[in-house]
Amino acid sequence: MSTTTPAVHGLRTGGQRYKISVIDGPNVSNLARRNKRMYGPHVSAEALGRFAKDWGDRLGVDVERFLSNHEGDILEYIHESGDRVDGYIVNPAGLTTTSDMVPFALYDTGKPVIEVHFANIKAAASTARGPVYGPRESTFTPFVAGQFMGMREYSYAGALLSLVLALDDDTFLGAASE
Ligand SMILES: O=C1C[C@@](O)(C(=O)O)C[C@@H](O)[C@@H]1O
Repeated sequence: MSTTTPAVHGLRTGGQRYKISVIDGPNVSNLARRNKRMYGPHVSAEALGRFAKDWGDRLGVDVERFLSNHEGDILEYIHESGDRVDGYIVNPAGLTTTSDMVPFALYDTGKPVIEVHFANIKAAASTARGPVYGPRESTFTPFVAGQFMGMREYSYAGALLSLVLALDDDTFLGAASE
């Protein structure tokens, strides 16, 4: 996974150093041993965390990464961080189809949330970026501002860029309450 660091903050319309939380759910800790087609040949949980932080640096924001295999710990983290982070990027991973409490907790923070997946979770198993076990229905999607999927680790880079541009745009969050 490449971590070259030319700055990309020249793309932004603002200069605030936001705090962005990146949450990785169950089984992301085991990334290095998972399916290479879905997750890529060179990825590990640690490298993924570095990749997200590096993109944060390049965008001029702080990335706080929270990785856990336990739904309750993820819930506690969201409750604890809601007032001090500006937005969330979440890969629900093993909680994608089962969690009720985590999407609600994220929604209740009132902060923008982007859902990410390495695979395109809506695509057939026979397709290049579809999950090897077939399409999945996420319980998170109805609660989030947007979604990046199918782009392997680049889903995280796309989500970070998009979230930071949206935070710089003062019409973005207000648009929901019209
Ligand atoms: O653990 C994961 C990883 C995943 O969220 C992804 O990033 O592609 C897709 C989920 O269906 C799966 O359970």
